[in-house]
Amino acid sequence: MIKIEQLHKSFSVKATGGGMSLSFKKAPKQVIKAVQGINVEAADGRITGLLGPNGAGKTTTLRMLGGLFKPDSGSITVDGLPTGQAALARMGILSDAHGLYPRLSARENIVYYGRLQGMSRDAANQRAEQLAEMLDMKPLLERRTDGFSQGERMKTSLARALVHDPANIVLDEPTNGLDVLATRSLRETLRHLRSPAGGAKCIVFSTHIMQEVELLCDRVIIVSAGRSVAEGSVEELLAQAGESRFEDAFVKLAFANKEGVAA
Ligand SMILES: Nc1ncnc2c1ncn2[C@@H]1O[C@H](COP(=O)(O)OP(=O)(O)OP(=O)(O)O)[C@@H](O)[C@H]1O
Repeated sequence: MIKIEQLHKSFSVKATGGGMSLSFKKAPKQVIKAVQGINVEAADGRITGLLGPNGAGKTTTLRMLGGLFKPDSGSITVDGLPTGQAALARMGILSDAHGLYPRLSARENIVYYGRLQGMSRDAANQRAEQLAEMLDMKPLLERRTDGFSQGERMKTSLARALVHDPANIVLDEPTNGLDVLATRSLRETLRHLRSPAGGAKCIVFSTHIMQEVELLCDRVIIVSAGRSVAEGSVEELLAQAGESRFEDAFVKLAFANKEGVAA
């Protein structure tokens, strides 16, 4: 179970002030309010989707969940534990930068990560084989990941994230760059992991693809301009917006305060 309450995060970046300047004056700072009040409650045995347009704050939120950034304020707990080593050990995280070691085979990448999580070599190897079966990637196991296609990389990264059988699975835009077959196989995998037979995992993923949400999510949190602005099942969000198409409901709910959003 993952709980995020009133999360805030700003970045201070150098602004150019417009135009080219060769002066040595200190560049002015600009504050980017990336996350300004995001709440997420993701239950076990459920798939929860963070759906939002580009720049809404989804990745920043998931990075704070993964311990990469410290929030300015707000709280994050994973199975009741605050962010830290114990919480991290209860999560499998697939981030946008997959970061595989190119000189290692898929198996070595997976086993190495399992070892980092405290698994014995034998247990990690056994688990790598089990995951290769589940993710339909057995022929890839002994190949170096150098030269892997996007889909092959994603499968290896997902296996690596799942090696220690975490109760919570966090995926940032997992279908990015995947073809239709790889996307379908990922969906099937996530449905299995959500089911009692797959361990009733708590799954959180971010996306801007409406179809993914409609096909997979039990609960959707619409994120816009750094805030969670609406939440519920797809049916509940349709009813809330008074629309019959999910895309129309999303636009209405995500951009409620913006003028000039064309149909
Ligand atoms: N390290 C950073 N430094 C400065 N600004 C950042 C940083 N990371 C994110 N931002 C800014 O924070 C805002 C939210 O970015 P974020 O990547 O979280 O959005 P997102 O919802 O994941 O978008 P997308 O769907 O485009 O990936 C954006 O305006 C982005 O430019």
